[in-house]
Amino acid sequence: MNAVRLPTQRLAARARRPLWISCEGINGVGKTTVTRALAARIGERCLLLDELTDQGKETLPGRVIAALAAQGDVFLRTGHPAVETLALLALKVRETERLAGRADVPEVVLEDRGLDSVAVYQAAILGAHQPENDPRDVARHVLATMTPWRHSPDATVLLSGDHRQCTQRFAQRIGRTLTARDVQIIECVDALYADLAAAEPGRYRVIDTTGRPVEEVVAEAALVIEDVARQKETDHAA
Ligand SMILES: Nc1ncnc2c1ncn2[C@@H]1O[C@H](COP(=O)(O)OP(=O)(O)OP(=O)(O)O)[C@@H](O)[C@H]1O
Ligand SMILES: Cc1cn([C@H]2C[C@H](O)[C@@H](COP(=O)(O)O)O2)c(=O)[nH]c1=O
Repeated sequence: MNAVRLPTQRLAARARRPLWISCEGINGVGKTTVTRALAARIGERCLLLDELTDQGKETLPGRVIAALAAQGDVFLRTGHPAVETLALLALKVRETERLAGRADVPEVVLEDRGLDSVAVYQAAILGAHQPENDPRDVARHVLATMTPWRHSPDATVLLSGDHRQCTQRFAQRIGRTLTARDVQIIECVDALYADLAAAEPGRYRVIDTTGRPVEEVVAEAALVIEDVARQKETDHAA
């Protein structure tokens, strides 16, 4: 396993906040697999933030997610999308507040699904309730609303892939058949990610996973992190 080569000086000490990399993409594209492999490569300098849906049932996020998933929908939907969006955003703010309160600030934070996930999924879900609003505007609005509360990540690794294959893997993992409407949401999410990535090419790094083994995807993502870390050092020195 190749280590990720980061500058030798503590990144967090110099910048006062960790190098923050979020990993995004549609269901089943490989985010969890890739972020876990990257965290293992970076080692103890890295804190891996599990996605909200992977947090312990006894935690506050776990309890909120359980409530939002209680109706058995594959998405976090109970019929009140605006409230659900605000609840999910509040959990993401809580995550950063808790991190800021830690004595041992990590050098690198690797986030499996960040704010962009909330923006695109909730925009797609809200779109079904409010056809008069363009989901692209809603996604941008959600992100803009969060500006006073949370920094943008230093980089967002967007894993793209064949959505049929990803959806199949997702359906297999959860042991369910997705409805045509579920698939429509995933397609909408895919397009919304592409739209955000095009609007912010400096932050988004798109990695196409189609037909590529996990190791190759991880190696490319590791290069992105090295590049962003170097860039941060250069900016800091300037
Ligand atoms: N590049 C790849 N090629 C083949 N299979 C892959 C690849 N990446 C991940 N997988 C497999 O696809 C499945 C889904 O991967 P993973 O859980 O990492 O995706 P995810 O994006 O985190 O999904 P979700 O959004 O549902 O949490 C896993 O079984 C994983 O082993
Ligand atoms: C952030 C967020 C997520 N969702 C959906 C997207 C997925 O279907 C699940 C997350 O689980 P997975 O393990 O990543 O597949 O929740 C949502 O509906 N709304 C959101 O804001």
